[in-house]
Amino acid sequence: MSEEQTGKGGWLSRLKAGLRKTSSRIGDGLAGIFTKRKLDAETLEELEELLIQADLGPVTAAKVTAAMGKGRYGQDLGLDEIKGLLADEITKILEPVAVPLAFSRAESGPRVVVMVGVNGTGKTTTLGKMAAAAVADRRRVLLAAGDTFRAAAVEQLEIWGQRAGVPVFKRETGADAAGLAYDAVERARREGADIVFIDTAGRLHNKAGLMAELQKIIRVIGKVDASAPHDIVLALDATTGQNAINQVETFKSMVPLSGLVLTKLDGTAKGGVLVALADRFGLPVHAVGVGEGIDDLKPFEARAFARALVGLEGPER
Ligand SMILES: Nc1nc2c(ncn2[C@@H]2O[C@H](COP(=O)(O)OP(=O)(O)OP(=O)(O)O)[C@@H](O)[C@H]2O)c(=O)[nH]1
Repeated sequence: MSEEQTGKGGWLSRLKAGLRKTSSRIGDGLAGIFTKRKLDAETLEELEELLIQADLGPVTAAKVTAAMGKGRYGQDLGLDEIKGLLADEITKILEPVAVPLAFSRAESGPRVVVMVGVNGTGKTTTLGKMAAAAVADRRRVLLAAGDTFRAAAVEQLEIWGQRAGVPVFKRETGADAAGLAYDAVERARREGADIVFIDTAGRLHNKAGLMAELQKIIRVIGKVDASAPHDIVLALDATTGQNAINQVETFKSMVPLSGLVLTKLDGTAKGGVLVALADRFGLPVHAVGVGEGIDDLKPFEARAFARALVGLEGPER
């Protein structure tokens, strides 16, 4: 991998730093379980407990442990070999959901991406980063300030629009979010944009109100383009751990989610929850946030993530 990725400030080193709390817990735990002990029912039970504590959740921990024990009972395996097997089993769960977000035009016109998520999870920041990535991919991009509830959110998206060199479609605070979404998609079609990213409010304390607003946004967008929105992406803060599962359940109950972005993996991330999310929901993980900068959004790489999670160096086997 390049210096940019593996160097001190590189995103992979920031990802590993963010996962260090989890990877050292797993690494130390594995050493405690498997030093001078074979792979057997007892050590596998202790491994399952360790994985639950690392935010994988009971169902996924049991699945990974069972797979590791298959055909290896009684074997004397070195610590790095155990870590490698664990990383392989986690990679198998993560690989199917490692799906980058497409920036290309849809058949019907501009790709319409609606970003949802609780306030503070990094929705607006992630939209700014995605807009910059789409520009770098030589796409014509429009951002829409759909969080009309908070003036600060509109201003923040405008700042990100300037950073990414992308126009921001906005209305006065309090304007109808669905009307804004309709007008934004109309403008994207008129101007021949390839993709339009629509930010939304994240006030979960008023779940009924938020649900009604999000469902109206989706319905109204469908009036402009029956196949839109093409993506409904949930931003999840990786430091919230198991709570991310509840957030996926909540937003899935409100709207047809099509993918996830996990933010703040450079923070004290509880990265094990990503394995639980992949195993439980199978929703594509489009990207991971590894910092506050405009380039700090990276495609999700299953093996690199799995090896960082268990404390193995580099993405190679
Ligand atoms: N370290 C780090 N900080 C992040 C990341 N993504 C977002 N942030 C920070 O998290 C905070 C919240 O980000 P926002 O984009 O405002 O979150 P939001 O979901 O839009 O919140 P509202 O605007 O209140 O809806 C900001 O300080 C961001 O800089 C990340 O990947 N890593």
